[in-house]
Amino acid sequence: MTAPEKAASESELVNLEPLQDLDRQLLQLLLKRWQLAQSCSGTAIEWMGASNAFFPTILGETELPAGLEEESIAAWLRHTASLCKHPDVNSRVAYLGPKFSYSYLATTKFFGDAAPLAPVDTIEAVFEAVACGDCHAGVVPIENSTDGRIVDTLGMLVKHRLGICGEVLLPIHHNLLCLGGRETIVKVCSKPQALSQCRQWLARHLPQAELSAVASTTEAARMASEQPGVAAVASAEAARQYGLQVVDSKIEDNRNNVTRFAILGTATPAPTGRDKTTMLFQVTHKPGALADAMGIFRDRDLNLTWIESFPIPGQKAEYFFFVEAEGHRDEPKMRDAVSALKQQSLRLDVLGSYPVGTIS
Ligand SMILES: O=C(O)C(=O)C[C@]1(C(=O)O)C=C[C@@H](O)C=C1
Repeated sequence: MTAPEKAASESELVNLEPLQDLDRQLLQLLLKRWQLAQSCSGTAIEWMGASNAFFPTILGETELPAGLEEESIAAWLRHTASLCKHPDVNSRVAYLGPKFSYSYLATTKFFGDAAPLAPVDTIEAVFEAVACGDCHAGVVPIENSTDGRIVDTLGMLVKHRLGICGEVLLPIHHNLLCLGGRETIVKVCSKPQALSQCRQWLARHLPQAELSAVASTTEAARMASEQPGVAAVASAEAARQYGLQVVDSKIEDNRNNVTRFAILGTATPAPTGRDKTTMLFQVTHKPGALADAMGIFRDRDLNLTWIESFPIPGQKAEYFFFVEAEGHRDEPKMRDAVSALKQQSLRLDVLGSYPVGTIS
């Protein structure tokens, strides 16, 4: 090393000191946050739900310099929050795996990447893991902006009567992944919802390829990594995990493709001022019954954000209805609406009230 080079590297080291001081302060702040967390009650779902609802507020108060992405800062805040909760071995979160599925990405978006996770093979298995107490929470896709409802999830909500205590909105950008180039592809595997969200693109660019439905997008990536000629529609993270080439990116037909995931569990999040309530009900099969039920929300000025019908198994032309409305079940207007709906329903499950999810 020449003398000027040595001097330059020494002065760089001297300049590191203020940064190292800041790192020390950050560590002290982290320990302080961790200590506070140890003395607070509440479950991981309540914690992370309330923190996630608060992050956009503090991000909105702070002007970030160019080059510092809001999403990266939000991820850093989530990671800090997930580090600072009780290290409870029973507090695993079940999701549709393997790792790097969109459900995994949604799970870490809600719980941070320090949460203990339990990947399972099907949406039904997520419900079962929570219902039997093996996991304290589960994450399942509930609807997609291109394709609508996720039928497996709605069927399980009808069957299991598990609560919803949070939601995550995840923008979905699909990729075509395989070992070789596009010309080698004879078969494209993915979860049916993912294939459907790219159906126009696939028809245009790979009209000859066979489309094959598998349990999850990451399962498709795993298969593509073992068989030349087989491609997967999956996340960019799955491509890295399985050593696959991203042949084409952003192949979803709708550029605003967003999937909404529900957080399943028994937590009861407190009102935050920006909440919604999800309900499942069945009314008598007679003219005007559904209109009367909807009138309950109109009369109380409660804004509906989702309505979906689901055929009742074994009963011809009879339906369950899922409804979401802005507001928390502990607020007088919503409490009043729930009690009015109960009087008009053959079955009413209030699945939960929780903070409204945000895209960022
Ligand atoms: O297969 C995955 O990666 C999933 O997490 C499931 C799922 C879904 O069923 O909707 C989630 C998000 C996308 O919409 C596509 C697939």
